[in-house]
Amino acid sequence: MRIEDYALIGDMQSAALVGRNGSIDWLCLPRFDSPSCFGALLGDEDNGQWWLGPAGGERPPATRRRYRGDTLVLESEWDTGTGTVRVIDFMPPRQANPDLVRIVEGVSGTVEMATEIHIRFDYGRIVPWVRRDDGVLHAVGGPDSVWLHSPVPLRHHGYAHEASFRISEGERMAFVFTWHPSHEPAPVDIDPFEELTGTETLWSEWVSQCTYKGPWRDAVVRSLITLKALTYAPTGGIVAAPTTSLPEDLGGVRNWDYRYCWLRDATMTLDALIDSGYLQEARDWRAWLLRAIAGRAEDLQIMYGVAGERRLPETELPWLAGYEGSRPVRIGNGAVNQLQLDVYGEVMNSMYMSRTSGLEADKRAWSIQRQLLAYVEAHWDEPDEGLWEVRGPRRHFTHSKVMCWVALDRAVKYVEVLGHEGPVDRWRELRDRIHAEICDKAYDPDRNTFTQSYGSQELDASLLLIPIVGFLPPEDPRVVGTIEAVERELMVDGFVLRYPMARDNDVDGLPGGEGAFLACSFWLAEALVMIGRREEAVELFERLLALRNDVGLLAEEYDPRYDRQVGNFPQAFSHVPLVHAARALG
Ligand SMILES: OC[C@H]1O[C@H](O[C@H]2O[C@H](CO)[C@@H](O)[C@H](O)[C@H]2O)[C@H](O)[C@@H](O)[C@@H]1O
Repeated sequence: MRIEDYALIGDMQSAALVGRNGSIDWLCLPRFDSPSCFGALLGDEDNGQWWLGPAGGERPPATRRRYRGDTLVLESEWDTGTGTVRVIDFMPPRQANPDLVRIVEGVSGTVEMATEIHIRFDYGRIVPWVRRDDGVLHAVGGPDSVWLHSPVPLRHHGYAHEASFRISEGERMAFVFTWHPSHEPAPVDIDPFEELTGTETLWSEWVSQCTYKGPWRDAVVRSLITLKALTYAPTGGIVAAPTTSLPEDLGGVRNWDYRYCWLRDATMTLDALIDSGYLQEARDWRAWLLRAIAGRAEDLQIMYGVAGERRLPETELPWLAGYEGSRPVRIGNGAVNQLQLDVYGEVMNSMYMSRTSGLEADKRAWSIQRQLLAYVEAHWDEPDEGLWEVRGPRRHFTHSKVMCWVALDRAVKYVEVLGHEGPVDRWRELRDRIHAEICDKAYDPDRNTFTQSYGSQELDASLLLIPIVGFLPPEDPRVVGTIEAVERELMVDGFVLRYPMARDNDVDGLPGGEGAFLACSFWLAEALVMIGRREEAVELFERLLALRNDVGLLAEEYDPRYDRQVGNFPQAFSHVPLVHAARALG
């Protein structure tokens, strides 16, 4: 199945991907970053899958599907020769245990249905021991167990369970799948129909707080719901995406685990939420941050686990074939140990934005921010791996330096605007020194453009952020020149690459190419409107909106070679700039 054939459901602690054909191919429990119990996405049904749909062997795609209003409750409908059936998939807000509910409703006529479930723990490796008892299937393997309440008897078939049944107009039946630690007694049953009402109410109430009033409201609200679904409710952490190893290059090696909290992706997510009236998420994330980074400033990492875990060792899972053969499948992320100086600017900017949007002051937060600033003062002039987390040699990336400027700029504003205490003259002086150095070393006067790193000839789409973060005003000829250079040199089929994907490109240190990076394309739309080219900005923005799948979701990239979404899915880094660009264009 294509990546865009999936829809997301989740309970703000984990999430599942539901295919157009009624197959759940991805679900990690109990947390986003736990091992999967349905992992067919990165292999096949024998790595875990739960299919439910009209019987007949073909597993056809749903005739239509949608979220129920502004919620994360998914509805898929199949019109068949004998009638229409609806399957409602959702994960209720977490109580004691994670539940996944599938309700089957007869819409008209009578439809023959079937289901097949392959439960596999530990990323498809553990075939559990299974017992059936009075309408309940209980699977156990190592630390994991699941209880499946089925309204129809399940037959054992190989290492799977299946059932066939009939549903007629007006009937409804529910399957409830509950994860549970295997050493504990059976979980308490839930009422799936009450949970459906509760889940819809929760999402609708959350959306009703949204202050966004501009155009493209449906796309913005769907993005905000998706971002909220990527927050980890117990701690306030935010994951970059709920998947690992969906390839940036189909069949290639650019497969990474995104089920962690990047300071960059999380602060950008917060900015979008804060701008849309959501302050509680900012409060929760700040509390998460203070716990996660507690300790010495020099030990700050660019990403953490959802509860602030620091060790995220990157390992490969050789038993998984990978999405369409894209191997290796990785868990953990080696970028955790990189130096990425931009994150200091992103944290300072986001904290400043939340304070000016009404978040109450916190003394501990300011004292930690001061430590971070001291780190920037000592290290801003070092080469780093940059926001693209390159696996090639460190460089003086222009974007990293610009974000160090942002860190100091917001520090100065904390003092000047918010009345905090700090060595403002020293910060101001360094801010201006960094500014001067960037304009001197990262600007190519012959081509009238900033470049990817000091002394390089290459371009980089992160340069589009120069006017957006306020480093230079949009009317500055160097800004206009840089935007035009990006349009000339980094656009493929109307979308923007992160950096040139040349044959001998040694910048990212990885073999293979990749698609257009969606965030960069949204940044271009925002930059274009800032320099007064609104019509072209709207055109690009609408072209980007057209890439969303049928339920409004975006992966990390779009590959024009195959006209397909690629990379992890759905990706916060794509939905955040969608929200910002809509606001800017509106
Ligand atoms: O391209 C190589 C790197 O790719 C991933 O990083 C990307 O995803 C991150 C999470 O959304 C994002 O913060 C970063 O800007 C992107 O480049 C991967 O996580 C890295 O391990 C890998 O080196």
